[in-house]
Amino acid sequence: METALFDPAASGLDGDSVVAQLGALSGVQRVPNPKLTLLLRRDFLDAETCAGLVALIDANRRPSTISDSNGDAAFRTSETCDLNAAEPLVQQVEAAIAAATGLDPMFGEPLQGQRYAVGQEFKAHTDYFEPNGVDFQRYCSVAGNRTWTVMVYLNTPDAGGATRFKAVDKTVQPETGKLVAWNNRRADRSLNPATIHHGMKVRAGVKYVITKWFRERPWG
Ligand SMILES: O=C(O)CCC(=O)C(=O)O
Ligand SMILES: [Fe+2]
Repeated sequence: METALFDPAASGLDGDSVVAQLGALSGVQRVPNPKLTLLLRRDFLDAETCAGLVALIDANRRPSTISDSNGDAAFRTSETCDLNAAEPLVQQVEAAIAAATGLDPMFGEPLQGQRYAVGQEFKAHTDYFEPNGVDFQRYCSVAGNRTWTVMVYLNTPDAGGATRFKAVDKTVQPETGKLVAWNNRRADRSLNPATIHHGMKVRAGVKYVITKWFRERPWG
């Protein structure tokens, strides 16, 4: 496999290595479940950094998109911001994620922001691309499929907006600065359907997150 050419600790294919690195950071909790590797860290980003990212997202957002559309126009109703990698704040956050996880930015997609208004959601999905899906070649031919997802909530919505991992019955509540990271693979590196998750409807207020996805091979 081509993937053998790249350091699996740096791409996230070696999930144990990421767990060892991130788990060593103070305050990191691992959700105890054999089916899914999911870690949480409160206050990963401070409120000022989160507010700065929210301002960047508000200044430059577009309707979110999905791959392998199932015809449900309401499947993902949020807005997305492609954060500018030249922004010092974006660089600082990228560096913090890399330092915490050991994941090399070379394997990372550009950092994105997501914004959900009242009633908006991202229905249950997995972050990896379906190898048999119509969009697989388009999204995965260069960098391969996704390995880890690193997400940070930038605010605490007034109501709703939790992230629900239904296969393991775990719901993560959004809180300003809280990091949530999971391995989209099992220990044998196969894609893990137990990562299915739902960005639930915001009931009051607005919800902002950043998402960083890593790939098995270098990005772009
Ligand atoms: O907003 C959330 O809670 C989840 C977002 C998500 O799953 C994604 O962007 O892939
Ligand atoms: Fe997702």
